[in-house]
Amino acid sequence: RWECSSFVKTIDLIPGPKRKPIVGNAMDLPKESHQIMQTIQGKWVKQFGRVYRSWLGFRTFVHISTPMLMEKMLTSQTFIDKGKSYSILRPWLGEGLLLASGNKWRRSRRLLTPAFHFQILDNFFDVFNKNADILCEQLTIANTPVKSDSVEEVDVFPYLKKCTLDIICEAAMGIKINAQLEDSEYIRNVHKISEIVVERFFSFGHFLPDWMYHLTPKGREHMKLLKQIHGFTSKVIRERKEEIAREEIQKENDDGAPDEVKKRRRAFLDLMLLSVKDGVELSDLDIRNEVDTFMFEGHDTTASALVWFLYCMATNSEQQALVQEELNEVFGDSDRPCTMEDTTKLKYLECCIKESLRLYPAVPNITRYMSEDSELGGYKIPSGASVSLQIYALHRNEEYFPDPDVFNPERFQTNESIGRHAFAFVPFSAGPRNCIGQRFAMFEEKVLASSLLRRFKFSYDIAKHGPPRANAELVLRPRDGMPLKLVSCPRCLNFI
Ligand code: HEM
Repeated sequence: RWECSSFVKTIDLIPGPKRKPIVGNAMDLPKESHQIMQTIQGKWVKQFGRVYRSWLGFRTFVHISTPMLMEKMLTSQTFIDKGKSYSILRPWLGEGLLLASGNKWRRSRRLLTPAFHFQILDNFFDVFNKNADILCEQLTIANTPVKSDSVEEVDVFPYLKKCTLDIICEAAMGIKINAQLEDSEYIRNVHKISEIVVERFFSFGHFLPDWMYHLTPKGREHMKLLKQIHGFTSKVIRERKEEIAREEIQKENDDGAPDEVKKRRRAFLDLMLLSVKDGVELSDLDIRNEVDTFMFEGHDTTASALVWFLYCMATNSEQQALVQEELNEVFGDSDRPCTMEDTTKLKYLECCIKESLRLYPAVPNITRYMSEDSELGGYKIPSGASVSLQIYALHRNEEYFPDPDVFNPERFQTNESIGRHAFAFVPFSAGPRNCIGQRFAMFEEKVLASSLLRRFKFSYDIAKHGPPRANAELVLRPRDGMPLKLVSCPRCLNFI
């Protein structure tokens, strides 16, 4: 009966790999995790076109990768709800901004948008710089030979992840975890739960309802970690609430807040707590969901973007030298921190970051749930389908990016980008449901990237390792880490 339903018949009018009974196209996917994305966003796009469908069991996906179709989906006010595949994040993130739908999402988005205003982001520059310094110190230590053994390479990825976790902890919750310097149970739990969620995503567990999954050994571990992570965030929220209440009393008694309170940088959590005091209705659970969402969205993404940026620099020495020349013009010999004003001058660095995000988008695809019938590329899309917006395939569309696999930052110089379709490059998505942390992320990337390139020259031994394998998990990550050679350069001009 299912085979003959109008839903299946309508979907099967769209080109795509031949569907097998029950499993759909699940068995057509390669076993090697890094080849799955190459199949879905490479081979099948070439074979079936830039609108095609696939089946994972009884679940269908319509994959799109042209700027026009992206624009239609991303600017829609109707199709703002996420696809069903996001539901495995729900036990962790609840109805936080990433997963919320309808009016709940609209309300949260309105409430949280002011937290990403330039003036507020400016306050986070010292967090970025302080952690960038620790990162450079840690890499220097890792790169220092013990006795006479020379250090050949350093896998930079774990260092970047810890650094971005420290930054987001301070920005989202206002607390210092020091993951770069010491072991932290909370950070271990966040890593572990991300791993378990990815494992579930690619396994049969994905199709089980939460209550059933939580009866399996992995599911029980998932529950245990959730309890600890939620317990930690709730405790931080409680403590910040008490602190804000204490500050208020101090303000009333002292007729004005003490200087250190006035100057205090406000974490995203504080801004939410202050709006509750001003009468906005937000329960403790709402606040916890938002904090957990920032923690989830705000670290793996930026670490992934940075690791691919470093890879692009390490394999393109000419462009690396140009970035270092620009850094030298802006900073000279000084080791002063990078300010918001500096970031506006680092135009070539920005082009390189964008070009690395084009080739290796940290979020390689997003999905939307079709709540009503629609049309895409001449095909009817029935309500109930999920549309997969293939950012990776879009960014390698040669119609918009000639020689798409070549790293060429000049594409993002103003004169080169004039006339290019606005939806041909969307690493942060676009439209009403775009990444709320986009500016925060770009500032963070620029501070970390500039600090690293002011101190080191990077290279990658392609003959030894071959091109890195990119796994599309929650983010696009290098499957086997990122072993880079680092040469300290107190004055980067030495290398030009
Ligand atoms: C290079 C870094 C980043 C990239 C590439 C990135 C990319 C994205 C993308 C593509 C989406 C849309 C997801 C979807 O529609 O399914 C998104 C949403 C989101 N991002 Fe980011 N992101 C980055 C960093 C950050 C940071 C640092 C934060 C927080 C401080 C953040 C917070 C969020 C949130 C809360 C959403 C959900 C927005 C909504 O649905 O209204 N992101 N991000």
